[in-house]
Amino acid sequence: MKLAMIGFGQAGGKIVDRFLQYDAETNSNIVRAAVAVNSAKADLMGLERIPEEQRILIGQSRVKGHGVGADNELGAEIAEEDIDEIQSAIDSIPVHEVDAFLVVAGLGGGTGSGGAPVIAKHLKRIYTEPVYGLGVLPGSDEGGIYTLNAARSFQTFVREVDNLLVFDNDAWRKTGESVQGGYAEINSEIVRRFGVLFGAGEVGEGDEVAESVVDSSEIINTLSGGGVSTIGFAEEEVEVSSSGGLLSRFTGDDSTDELDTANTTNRITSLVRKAALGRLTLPCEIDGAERALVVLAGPPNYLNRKGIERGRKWLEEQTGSMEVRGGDYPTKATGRVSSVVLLSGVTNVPRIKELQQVAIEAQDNIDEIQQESDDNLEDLVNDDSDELESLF
Ligand SMILES: Nc1nc2c(ncn2[C@@H]2O[C@H](COP(=O)(O)OP(=O)(O)OP(=O)(O)O)[C@@H](O)[C@H]2O)c(=O)[nH]1
Repeated sequence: MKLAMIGFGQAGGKIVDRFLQYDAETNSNIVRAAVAVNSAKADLMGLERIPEEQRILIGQSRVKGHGVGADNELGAEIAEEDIDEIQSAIDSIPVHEVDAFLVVAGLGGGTGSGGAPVIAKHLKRIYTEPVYGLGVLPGSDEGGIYTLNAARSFQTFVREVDNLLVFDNDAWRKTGESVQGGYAEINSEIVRRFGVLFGAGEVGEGDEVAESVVDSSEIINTLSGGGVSTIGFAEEEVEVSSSGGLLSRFTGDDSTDELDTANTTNRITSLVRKAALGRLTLPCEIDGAERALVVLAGPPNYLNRKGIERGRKWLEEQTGSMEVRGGDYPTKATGRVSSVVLLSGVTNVPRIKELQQVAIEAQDNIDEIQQESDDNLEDLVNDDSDELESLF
């Protein structure tokens, strides 16, 4: 599936940058175009792979390249004001070649949290391609303003996109480690999961054709209908054989590298269970998910239709959904079989309920939180800016 990615704010930019690295390393060809939008110059400068002409600095007249200091109302305002500049970067994207847009942002800060819903709304008005969001929730140790921002932005973002895929930083931090300490690892986890999902169906020249291909329309159908999505993942190392491709699955060839079908089937069904019952990008009860998609990626001789079908059926029972799709994604030389489970339209999500509660309570001490945000902004604008100006 080919995506046009727009990274809004620091987290958004870094994650899109990381997707480009994944594409280069795995030859996945997921990112057809990448744009980074930010109100902080330093964040744009820190990116490595997004082309410089596709890095858009907004709100210069208001915050002078220093970011909005976690003020997400200001983030939304400057996104509206500078929408034409963002659009001119998007104009250079060959939209007819993309299957969807993906707007990526951390929802706890100011720029991405405020701006991502604005750009999503704008894209939906102009283009017919689906617009998805990838929203990152803050760690619970980040402070009240981050939680409040996330609660508010989440509500708007989910309304403006065709589906909001969520990653909760709080659920992914290791014990005793602050969220900030683990961003590189967290971002790799995000990209690995979404990479396998969106990479499915992008069969390149010379690749083997999957037995039951997942194509972009199946991902789109699973995401259609809106709401919130979460992703489960599990993988297992396997031995890579030089032959033993798709053909051997059909011929029943008994050669030494032909794998035991029962083992292959069992491995797949157990990987599907592990993915769905293990740590999700947004932890939730899988019971009640409206739609789901199972993707099995790995060397072709380790994939089989029976295993995927069993995994799919099992997921149908667990979720109670009648709309569970499944398929394979052959990746030749990886030495791993990976299972990705996309659960779409999930409703029983403790973290979201908690955020909504925080938003309600925050109305009571809004002045205090507002002061925290104002102090942040003041500190940033008062920073010595010479060094930044000269670097950019
Ligand atoms: N997963 C992940 N989360 C991040 C990363 N960087 C920041 N975050 C989270 O994203 C949230 C928002 O932070 P930023 O993206 O830095 O904020 P911003 O949108 O640039 O907005 P301002 O800095 O306020 O102008 C915070 O809650 C962080 O926890 C990252 O690289 N990976």
